[in-house]
Amino acid sequence: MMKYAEEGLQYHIGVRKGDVGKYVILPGDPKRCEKIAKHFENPQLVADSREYVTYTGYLEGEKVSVTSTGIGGPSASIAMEELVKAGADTFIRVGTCGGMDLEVKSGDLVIASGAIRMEGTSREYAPIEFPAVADIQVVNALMGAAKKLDFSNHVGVVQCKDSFYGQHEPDKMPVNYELMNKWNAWLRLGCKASEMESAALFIVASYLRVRMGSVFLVVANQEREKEGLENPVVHDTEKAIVAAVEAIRTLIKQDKE
Ligand SMILES: O=P(O)(O)O[C@H]1O[C@H](CO)[C@@H](O)[C@H]1O
Ligand SMILES: O=c1cc[nH]c(=O)[nH]1
Repeated sequence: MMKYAEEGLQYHIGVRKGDVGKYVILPGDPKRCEKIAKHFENPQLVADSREYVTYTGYLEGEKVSVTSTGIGGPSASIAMEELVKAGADTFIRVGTCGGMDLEVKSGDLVIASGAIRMEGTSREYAPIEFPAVADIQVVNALMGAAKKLDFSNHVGVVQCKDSFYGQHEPDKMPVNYELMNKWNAWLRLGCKASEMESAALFIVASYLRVRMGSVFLVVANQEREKEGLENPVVHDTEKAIVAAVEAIRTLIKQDKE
């Protein structure tokens, strides 16, 4: 067992049982936490440790939290493991992604139904044959929220990888033959977008028997760029945040029924 931290204090994220709610929103970027916490009632900063910033407040009378995961599967899996130890059981990642399918445009939302495991972390949890899938209740809540809010959205498989620049400059990499051939396969299979944490989080959630879903803002789409289609760069994650908060409200209400 972990003996690095004092009793009850989670080693990396710096929270104890009771500091977080059962429902936790997971952005990658720590600076997104405050923006998300503004949607809670009475938000309080409860921890700020490494890349992990945590606020706790209330929605629908229920304690809810936001914890940043940093970039990539290793730090995201640590956040989920320690949040579950602190009492969390339902997660929504609010991230940014790069569109892949030509219909996925800058500023749209993508809701992940599953994730391609082209990263390392999930392989240390489950054999590669095991699929990285989102929780169906969380996906339904996110789809309902996007519909209610009238946000343009796409539901489907996202691709996860460990190298951001392997996605954006694959031709420069010594393993370009693998990166480019696989990317073409993902496109032919209808993959919606590329990001970095959901595959690891879906697999860890399956193992720990907790609910996990993801919603992303599409920053831009490199495939649209290649085709000479309109492709502005969008950074405002507020729509993805609002959709996730609405989905958490739905889940809280459903769980009380
Ligand atoms: O905006 P966040 O949530 O960090 O998500 C995406 O942005 C980072 C890469 O720029 C990766 O973490 C990727 O998954
Ligand atoms: O293109 C992108 C944008 C955000 N995150 C990624 O991993 N890739």
